[in-house]
Amino acid sequence: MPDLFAGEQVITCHDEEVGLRAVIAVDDTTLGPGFGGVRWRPYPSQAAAVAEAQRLAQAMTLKHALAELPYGGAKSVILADGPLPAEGSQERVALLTSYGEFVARTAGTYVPGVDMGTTPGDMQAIRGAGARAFCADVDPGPYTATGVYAAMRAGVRHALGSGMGGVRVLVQGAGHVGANVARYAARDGAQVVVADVDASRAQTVADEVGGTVGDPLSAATDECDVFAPCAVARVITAANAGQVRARVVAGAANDTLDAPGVADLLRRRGITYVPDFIANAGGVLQVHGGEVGWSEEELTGRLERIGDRVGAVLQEADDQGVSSVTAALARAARRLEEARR
Ligand SMILES: NC(=O)c1ccc[n+]([C@@H]2O[C@H](COP(=O)([O-])OP(=O)(O)OC[C@H]3O[C@@H](n4cnc5c(N)ncnc54)[C@H](O)[C@@H]3O)[C@@H](O)[C@H]2O)c1
Repeated sequence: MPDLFAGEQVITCHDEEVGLRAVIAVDDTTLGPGFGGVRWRPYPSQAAAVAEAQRLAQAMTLKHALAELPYGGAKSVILADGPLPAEGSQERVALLTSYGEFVARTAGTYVPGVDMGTTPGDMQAIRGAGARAFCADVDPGPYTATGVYAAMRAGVRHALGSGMGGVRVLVQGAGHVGANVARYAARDGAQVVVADVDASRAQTVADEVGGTVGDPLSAATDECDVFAPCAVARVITAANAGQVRARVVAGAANDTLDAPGVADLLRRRGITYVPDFIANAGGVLQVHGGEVGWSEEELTGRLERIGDRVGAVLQEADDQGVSSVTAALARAARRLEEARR
C-alpha cells in the first residue's frame, strides 16, 4: 500500500451507477490551488492507481515551484475497466460529469487539466458539473516543445560550450512534443535522428527535417550528443545509466529517470542531465498564461526563461558538487519555504 499521508490529501471517488472509480491526490497547496491533469487508463490494482496519482502530484508541485507559477501540485487518475468510452458518448459524459461533481466538492483545492486519456472535451464536461478545470481548448504540445528546446540549448551550452550547429540530437518519440523539438533542432543546424515505435511517424519527421531514423528500443544508449526522451517514462535506469553515450539528456518525458539517484550515476559519468520537471513546464506556463491573459510575446519570453533556469540549476549543481536533480529539488524546497514564511 502506498503511503497515504505522503502529501496533503488523497480523495477516492466512487459512483457505482456510472462506474466511476477515481483518485485525486493533492500533494502541496503552499503556492496555490493544486493543478494537475486527469489520467484515465487501466491500473493493475487500486494501490497502483493511488501511487501513480501521488507520484504525479509530487512532480506537479516541483514543476510549478520551479516555473514560478502560483499553483500547488495535484493530479488525479480515473481507473478504466477496459477501453475508454468514445469521445462525446453518453457513457463518457455521464462518468465525467459524476467525476466533475467530486472535483467541485474540493471547492477549488484541485483544478484538473488534460493528461493521458482525457481531452479538452472532457474538461468541458467537468466544468459542466460545476468544477473549475483548465486546458479546455489548446494543445499544450507545441508550447512544451518550445520550453524543452530552450532547456536543451541551455544544457548544450553548459556541457559542450556550443550552440546547436552540428550537434547530434536523438529524439525519442515523434509526437506532439518530439516532432517539434526535432524541427527546432534541425532549423538550428543540428543533425537529427528520430526514433519512434511508430516507424512511419519517425520516417515522416526525419524526412521533413532532413534527418535519419533511429532504433526506438536502444535510443537511450545510442551514440549521440544529446538524447531527448519525448516518449515514455523511466527510459534511464540504474541498469542502463552506465551505457548512456549522450553528453546531454534533455527531453519532455515525465519521470525520465526511474529514481532520482540515477542522476548521480549520470553526473559521475560526466553526462549533463536536464531535469524533466524544469524542461517540460511549457504546457503549464501556456495554461497559466491563458488564465491570466498573457500576450503571445509574454508567453514566449516565459518559455525561453526555462533555458535560463536550466543554466542556473546546472551551474548550482556544479558549484555544489551535486546532481542537477538534487540542485533542482533544493531550489523548489527554497521556494516553498519562502512561501510558507
Ligand atoms: N504534451 C505535453 O504538453 C507534455 C507536457 C509535459 C510532459 N509531456 C510528456 O512528454 C512526452 C511526450 O508527450 P507527447 O504529447 O508528445 O506525446 P504523444 O503521444 O503525442 O507522442 C509520443 C510519441 O512517442 C512514441 N512512443 C511511444 N512509446 C515509445 C517508445 N518506447 N520508444 C519510442 N517512441 C515511443 C509514440 O508512438 C508517439 O509518437 C510524454 O512522456 C508526456 O508525458 C508532454
